[in-house]
Amino acid sequence: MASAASEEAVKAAKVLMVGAGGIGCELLKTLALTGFSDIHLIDLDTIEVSNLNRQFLFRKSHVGQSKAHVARDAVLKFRPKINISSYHANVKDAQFNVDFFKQFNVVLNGLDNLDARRHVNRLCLAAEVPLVESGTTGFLGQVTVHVKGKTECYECQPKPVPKSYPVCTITSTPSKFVHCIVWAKDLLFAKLFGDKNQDNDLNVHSKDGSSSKSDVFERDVDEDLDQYARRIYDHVFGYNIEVALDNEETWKNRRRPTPVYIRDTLPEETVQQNGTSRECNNGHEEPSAMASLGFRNPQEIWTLADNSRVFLETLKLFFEKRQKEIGNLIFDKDDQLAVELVTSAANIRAHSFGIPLHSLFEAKGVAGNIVHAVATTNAMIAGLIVIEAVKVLQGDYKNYRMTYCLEHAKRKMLLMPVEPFEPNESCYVCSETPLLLDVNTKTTKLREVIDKIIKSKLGMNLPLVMIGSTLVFEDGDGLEEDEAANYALNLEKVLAELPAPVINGTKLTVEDFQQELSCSINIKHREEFDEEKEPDGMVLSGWSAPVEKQVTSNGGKLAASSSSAHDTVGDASANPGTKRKLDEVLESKENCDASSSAQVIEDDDDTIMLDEDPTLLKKKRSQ
Ligand SMILES: Nc1ncnc2c1ncn2[C@@H]1O[C@H](COP(=O)(O)OP(=O)(O)OP(=O)(O)O)[C@@H](O)[C@H]1O
Ligand SMILES: [Zn+2]
Repeated sequence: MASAASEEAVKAAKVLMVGAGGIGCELLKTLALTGFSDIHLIDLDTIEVSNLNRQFLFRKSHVGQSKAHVARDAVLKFRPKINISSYHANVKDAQFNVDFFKQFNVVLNGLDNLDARRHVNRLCLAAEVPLVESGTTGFLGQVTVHVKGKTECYECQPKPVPKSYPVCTITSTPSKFVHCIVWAKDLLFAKLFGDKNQDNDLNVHSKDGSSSKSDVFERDVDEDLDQYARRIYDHVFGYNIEVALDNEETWKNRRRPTPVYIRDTLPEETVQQNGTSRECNNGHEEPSAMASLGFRNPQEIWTLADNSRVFLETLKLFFEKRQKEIGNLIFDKDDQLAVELVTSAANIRAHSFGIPLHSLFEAKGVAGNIVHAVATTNAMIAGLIVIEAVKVLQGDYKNYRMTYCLEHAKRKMLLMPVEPFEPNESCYVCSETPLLLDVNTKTTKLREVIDKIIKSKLGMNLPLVMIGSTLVFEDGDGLEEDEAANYALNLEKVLAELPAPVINGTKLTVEDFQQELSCSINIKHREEFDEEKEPDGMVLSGWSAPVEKQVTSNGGKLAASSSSAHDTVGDASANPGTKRKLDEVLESKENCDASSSAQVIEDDDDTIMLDEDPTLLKKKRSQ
């Protein structure tokens, strides 16, 4: 039973909820039923059919409408007297500034990406509003409490490195289905339909005798589509495997792969057989090889021949129906034709390497790094958010808990509460620790520092850069024309040639006004960087950075993307006395002679894992 004091606190509270998805729907309902009567809700998205199985405030008729508005209306139906203000907007928009945040007693996150979580964390710190943060992945989940000065902030803990695969495993020696998926998605798909100028580690050898072309993926103007599809098939699944087999050393202790040629997999078939049935894709629906070939069940595992049919058909459909997009496509798990191509290509490759084949449903899960959401986990997490929110509203900081929802049959434990940690003194977000940047000041342009370090690593949106009292860069609208032109010039200058030269020992001040975040970066000039280990040609230290998502599409040079990085937290070393780590962090180095590694995007993996007996966890009581 709630005490009178907590009822009072709930009634008087003004709360901000960010995210109206799986957790958000549950949370809004639970808040309303708990007695909260002034709730503001932000979500940028619209409702999709795939949300309906668990985001129970939404119905089929709402598909395409704003999540925030529909969620509000649905809850007002059973709690008409409360006040819910909904915003169909990005929480990073300028309207949601520090003053906006200051009006709330607590902020509750039901987000699905690191970028937005970091942004909200900063605004909460600046506005001095407590944050209750959450995440779920399937049966796992957690709720954490972040109160400025009392507990760690969301960014105090480093994030774990996502699962990574050595490039050579992907390009030459796959041993698991996921390796074939990464190859099909990040290398083959990217090569066929992505940006042609991108670096790509796809190990294709161009001179197979049947073509004198320098880029085998180029389609001749007069090349028949079916011929082209078959040529690509033979090249990547046949000829290239033959070439790989020539390297005897590689196969000494490994099973040798089998080259696969279309003449063997589909000996009798001609172009027309695929062509005739394709007519059922009558232009009204999204092109789909499954539809045109009459395959209905995505959970069925196709034979090698069927995978080959799907592969040829998807290639043809891309060229016939989606020609305009070729050159700009990025794999998307919701793009049916892309998933069909990746599934079939991964399966044909898997066959070559003696790896079991998988259904499109399973392949899509692997390719999209999908862990199917569990409505019950979301509901439990939402309940825990409200419990912590009530404690926060009462200032009951001694009882704040970080609660982890674990599937741990042996310990017969589902929820594991842990006392919050103190703020990390070296966190650049909630403390004032300066950072250190190793960089070659004579060759690195200001643009690179801003893109790779300030925006990507430090997560600033609209940064300003000062060297001493000289402003060398500012972002955002409202700049005078000459200022903007001046900053644009500075961006292209190397650090040592800026109006206030950046050399060894210089201190940079970087600020983001929207996030009210400011930090100093001490510069250390360094000439040599390890291309593999330090691909940015710069090293930021002095704080343990959250993980970058890295994809294979840029090959050995690994591209970083900060847009929606991993959301897990963990690293035993970062916080003595505790062990927080994500299950299966890094794939072991596998027997590989190449030193570069490729990484797989792990989207929406929003949980933190504890791996110690909770009774052994050393308490670090926050002040
Ligand atoms: N920057 C942002 N501003 C506002 N809302 C955001 C932002 N980033 C993410 N969200 C919202 O957070 C919610 C997260 O919910 P959830 O994890 O259930 O995602 P989903 O997109 O609904 O589901 P799924 O990804 O599983 O299809 C989404 O509704 C999403 O629109
Ligand atoms: Zn911090």
